[in-house]
Amino acid sequence: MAVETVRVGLEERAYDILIGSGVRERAAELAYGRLLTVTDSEVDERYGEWIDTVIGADFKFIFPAGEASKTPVTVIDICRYAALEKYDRKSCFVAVGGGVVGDMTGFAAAIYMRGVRFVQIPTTLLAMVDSSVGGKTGVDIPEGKNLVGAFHQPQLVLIDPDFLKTLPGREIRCGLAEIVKTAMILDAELFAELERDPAGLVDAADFGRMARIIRRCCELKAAVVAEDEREAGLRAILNYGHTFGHAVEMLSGFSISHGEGVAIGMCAAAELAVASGTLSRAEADRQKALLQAVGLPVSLSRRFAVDKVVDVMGRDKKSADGRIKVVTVDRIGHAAVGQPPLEAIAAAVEAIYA
Ligand SMILES: NC(=O)c1ccc[n+]([C@@H]2O[C@H](COP(=O)([O-])OP(=O)(O)OC[C@H]3O[C@@H](n4cnc5c(N)ncnc54)[C@H](O)[C@@H]3O)[C@@H](O)[C@H]2O)c1
Ligand SMILES: O=C(O)C(=O)C[C@@H](O)[C@H](O)[C@H](O)COP(=O)(O)O
Ligand SMILES: [Zn+2]
Repeated sequence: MAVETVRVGLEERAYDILIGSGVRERAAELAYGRLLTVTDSEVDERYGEWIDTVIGADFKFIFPAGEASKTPVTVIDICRYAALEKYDRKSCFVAVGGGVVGDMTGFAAAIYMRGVRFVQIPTTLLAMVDSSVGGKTGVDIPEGKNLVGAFHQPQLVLIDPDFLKTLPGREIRCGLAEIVKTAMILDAELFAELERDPAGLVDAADFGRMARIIRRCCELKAAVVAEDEREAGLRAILNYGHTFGHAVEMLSGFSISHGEGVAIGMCAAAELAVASGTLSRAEADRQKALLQAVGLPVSLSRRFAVDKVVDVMGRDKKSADGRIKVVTVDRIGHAAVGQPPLEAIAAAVEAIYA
């Protein structure tokens, strides 16, 4: 498979996303000073030998896999490890893993010695289509998801779809949630392509198709980030499904994963838009059918009380002047951002109870 390049056009912070089978081997050529690899326990179990031989960093920091590790303590531990091993300002951190590894490595790189370089080598579908691109880095705190973090762009992103061969089905589905999100907000054609054979996406057996979808998602996200790097306006659309989703993810104690929370959140956002008359029921149903076809959740258990969900949503980073901002879609491929009344938000949660 040929290597494709998507450029994230951010002037002095511009960088390339290289996509292709075998592209991970380019990690042997990284010329950004001394390298510190960061990964999680599960990725290390499968790819530790490859990391050691190909990237050949002086040291490797490994933390226990899972969202529960995405804390300020882990990030400080990465920084302490780097300090102990005398990494200097010219060093570079290399994230090998999913979104949890990428978000924390990027944040550690943003704050270690007030900023060092980092490279993203995503190994989950979600990280390939979304989290490795755009420079949002950070950690969770008990009060909410990603509430502590920084914008810090990588030097390079190496996306090798071969990593997907070992990715469990549940994680493929989580990546598909962000892909459906991207299609819903930006690309009706991509949405229709996903609808053509949703089950085939979960198998991820058609590597050519998956690589094209990954590339398209990266192109779409890169364009949004290039226009609005720090979420002053447009970039908020990438948060479709997230205001509801992050709340549900947190309240579940992360038994609902990020991708699953986003799927549930997109269903709530669609109900909100239908109720306010901006989205047709037919298009909301198409979204729901696609999510169901790839095996993602589309409803919420009643154990998540509506007032709790709305309360946690109030700590979302998009909130302003005490009002919650919600991203909706008014037709497939076109997003809008609004500040609906609390009653409408609560009604949208009620509407997706199982
Ligand atoms: N920064 C952003 O723009 C952005 C965008 C989307 C999501 N995120 C964040 O990303 C996180 C979710 O990322 P995720 O879904 O990748 O989760 P994750 O990083 O926890 O990875 C999921 C699981 O897959 C395992 N894994 C990774 N690669 C594997 C492989 N190739 N084979 C087998 N197992 C593998 C991991 O060890 C982990 O257990 C959330 O914290 C979310 O907030 C950030
Ligand atoms: O890159 C962005 O911008 C996104 O919003 C992408 C989201 O998929 C991602 O989950 C992001 O981390 C959420 O951002 P947050 O600002 O709500 O924490
Ligand atoms: Zn997300």
